[in-house]
Amino acid sequence: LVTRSISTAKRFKLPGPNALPMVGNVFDFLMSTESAFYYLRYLANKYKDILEIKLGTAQCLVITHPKDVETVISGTRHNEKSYIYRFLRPWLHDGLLLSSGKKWHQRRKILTPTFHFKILRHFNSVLIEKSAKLAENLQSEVNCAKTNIYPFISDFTINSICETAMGTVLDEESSTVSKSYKNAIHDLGTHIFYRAIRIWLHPESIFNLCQFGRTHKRTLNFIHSFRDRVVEKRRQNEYFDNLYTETMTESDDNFVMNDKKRLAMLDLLLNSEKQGLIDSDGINEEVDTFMFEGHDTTAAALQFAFMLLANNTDVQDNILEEYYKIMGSSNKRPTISDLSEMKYLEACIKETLRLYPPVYFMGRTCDGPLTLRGIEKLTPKTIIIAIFDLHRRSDQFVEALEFRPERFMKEPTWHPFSYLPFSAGPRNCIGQKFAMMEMKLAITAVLSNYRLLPVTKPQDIVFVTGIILRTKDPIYVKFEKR
Ligand code: HEM
Repeated sequence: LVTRSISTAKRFKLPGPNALPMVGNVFDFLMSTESAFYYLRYLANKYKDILEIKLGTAQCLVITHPKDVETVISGTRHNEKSYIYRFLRPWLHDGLLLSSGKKWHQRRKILTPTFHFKILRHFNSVLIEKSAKLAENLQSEVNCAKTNIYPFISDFTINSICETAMGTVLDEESSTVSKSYKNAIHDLGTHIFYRAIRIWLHPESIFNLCQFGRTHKRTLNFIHSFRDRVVEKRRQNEYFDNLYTETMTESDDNFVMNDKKRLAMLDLLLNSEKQGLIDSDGINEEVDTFMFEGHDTTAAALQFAFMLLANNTDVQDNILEEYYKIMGSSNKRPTISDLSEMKYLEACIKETLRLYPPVYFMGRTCDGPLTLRGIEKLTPKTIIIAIFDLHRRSDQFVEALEFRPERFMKEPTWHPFSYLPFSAGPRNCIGQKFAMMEMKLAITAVLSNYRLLPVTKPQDIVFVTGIILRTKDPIYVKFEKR
């Protein structure tokens, strides 16, 4: 496979399931979201490294070899998101996740300062309060036989993104609506997958007419109205006072923060609107993008982290030992530099993201001939990077299916592109430092108050297909007061 050239022979077919004329493999995926998840895993395991699927007549390559992944994502050539993402478009429009070319570049430049470490320092104090609230809310669960942790965690992550990036505190009413918002995002993921595998639902005109399309529209309207509420609240807050206007890049160390100045990402966008760099539709699409990316991914990661910790009580002890060594026994609030010293905790989070990557696949458009490990002149329409399978490769990770945080305490023994929870290259996750900080604070706040005991075990988990890694049943943990 490695040395073959497609150019010389149409006779050479890439590995993959047999496809029917015109419809390709779409009927193979007409199954429950649960079966579809495992069918794709079965294919990735059977064909290894690279496999071809036909969605209608469009060729789609699924890749899991780190060298191929590096070829696709490390440069700017395949920066454009794939066809599959178009079903996210009515929701996220041309926000940072979906945009491309000049527009993406300009937006990334506007938004990068939001995650400058000096602003993260300010976000840190908001996140400490939110983590303390998470621990307080779990008080009611002590000694219950089992607790579905997701509602607690997603409340925490949604309030965190609203109060940091959006600079908006959810009032009681908004807070109730935010619960429906989280469910609506869940539903959207299911709708999008349902539509993606039914090619006859791809044209807008047909989709909008069917019952399913109408439900989808109502869900979208609801999500957008919640977004409007968040933006409006910030607009009313006289955002134009005390805005910081300095130009700042990720590497700019001379930036001096004045506490009175506004720090939220939404303020940056509203200020850019005044300068004519973005309009209100542009603001809306970025707020939708960050509200989704900024809460759902981290909530998924934290729920898997708590499940793994509950099943590994010795790891909880190690995390706390490290925590008290750094923090002492006083009630001092962890600073960013305290958090960055928590290497063992970081290793636990990294290992959680390896086994359970919330963004478990990515898609790119291929707009020209592509060469993958010696296979030349490939011209797929879409390339899918199967992060879930990449992270579980036994030739990259020793005891790949086991939870072994210690592997991240040593120099990596794996190829740099076999571990990509936040992607890599120019389109990597803009919020990764924020997410890491948020997860560290949430885990230490919960563990210093409670011992987590196992209810759901890793082997009980059944995944379903969605845009974020999801489980069929809730994940349960038992809480005991420390
Ligand atoms: C554990 C948590 C998170 C994980 C695992 C994660 C993972 C990822 C991945 C894999 C991508 C690349 C997606 C692709 O190319 O299709 C991405 C992009 C992105 N993420 Fe995250 N993310 C997390 C948290 C966050 C947070 C907290 C924010 C915002 C505060 C955020 C905002 C974004 C945005 C805006 C993009 C698009 C970047 C671009 O294309 O320039 N993410 N994330």
